Amino acid sequence: GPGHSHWSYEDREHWGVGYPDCAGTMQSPINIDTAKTIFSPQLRPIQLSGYSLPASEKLKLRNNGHTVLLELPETLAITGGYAQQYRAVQLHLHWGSPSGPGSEHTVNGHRFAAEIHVVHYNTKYDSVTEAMVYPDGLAVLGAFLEVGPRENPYYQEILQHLHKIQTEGKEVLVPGFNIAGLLPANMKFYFHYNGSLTTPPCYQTVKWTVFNQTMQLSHSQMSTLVMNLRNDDGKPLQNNYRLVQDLHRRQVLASFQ
Ligand SMILES: NS(=O)(=O)c1c(F)c(F)c(SCCc2ccc(C(=O)O)cc2)c(F)c1NC1CCCCCCC1
Ligand SMILES: [Zn+2]
Repeated sequence: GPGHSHWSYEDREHWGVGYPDCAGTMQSPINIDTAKTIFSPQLRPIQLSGYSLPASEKLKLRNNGHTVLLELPETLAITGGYAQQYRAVQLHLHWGSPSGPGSEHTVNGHRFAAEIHVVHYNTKYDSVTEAMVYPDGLAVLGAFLEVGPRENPYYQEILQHLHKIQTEGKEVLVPGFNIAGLLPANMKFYFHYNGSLTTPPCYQTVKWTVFNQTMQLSHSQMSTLVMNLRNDDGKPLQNNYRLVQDLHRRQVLASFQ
């Protein structure tokens, strides 16, 4: 977009120079210190609607040089757990490398193998471009990915196409599926806090939900995610996570004790 001076994860310590919000006091990701979270029984289970898409619906899957992102139709909506209604924009992933994990948020200093973000915008605004500059503009649902014993059929709907979009800028159409399968079955237990985009321009306009239950992928699926994509320098697209940011005066709420 306009004024997009190029940024990379290598120079993440200098993002604040070109993008002042990146040096703000409500930045993401954060470490979630579970001893300091506030139990908030008023936090209702997250409810989704329209997330189950027929295979006839084709979705764009793109390597944008920073992540792999799946564009989502606005018919997908968050209908519970947030005070206002939010509609889906896209989902994308953050991961590590063969030598280490790459989630963005950490829990008690533990970094998970990877993390999914499903990005939504507040429907009181006309578009994500308008919404993303308002404090209640965006809602991102985050979940941690770990290696487990079984292949995850929902993540396979995305991972099976990565070899077709290895270079930056490539995209492919993938058949629709139940996008909710990418998120935990139990959407009652989560952390909630006010933060930001974890990429420049780092706008402090995201109401974050980070689920307590993690997703499991097979070892070979995690390897497919970590090994397939290249960035715009042609180097492996790996470790595309921002370091955790200071909480400052913020509190992290928990929907469970
Ligand atoms: N964790 S996050 O949500 O902050 C985030 C990242 F960390 C990200 F790294 C990204 S990718 C970098 C921004 C970008 C670049 C190209 C394109 C494209 O070709 O369509 C799209 C986006 C990325 F896309 C997002 N999410 C986007 C943030 C930029 C625009 C605001 C609304 C969509 C969410
Ligand atoms: Zn993200």
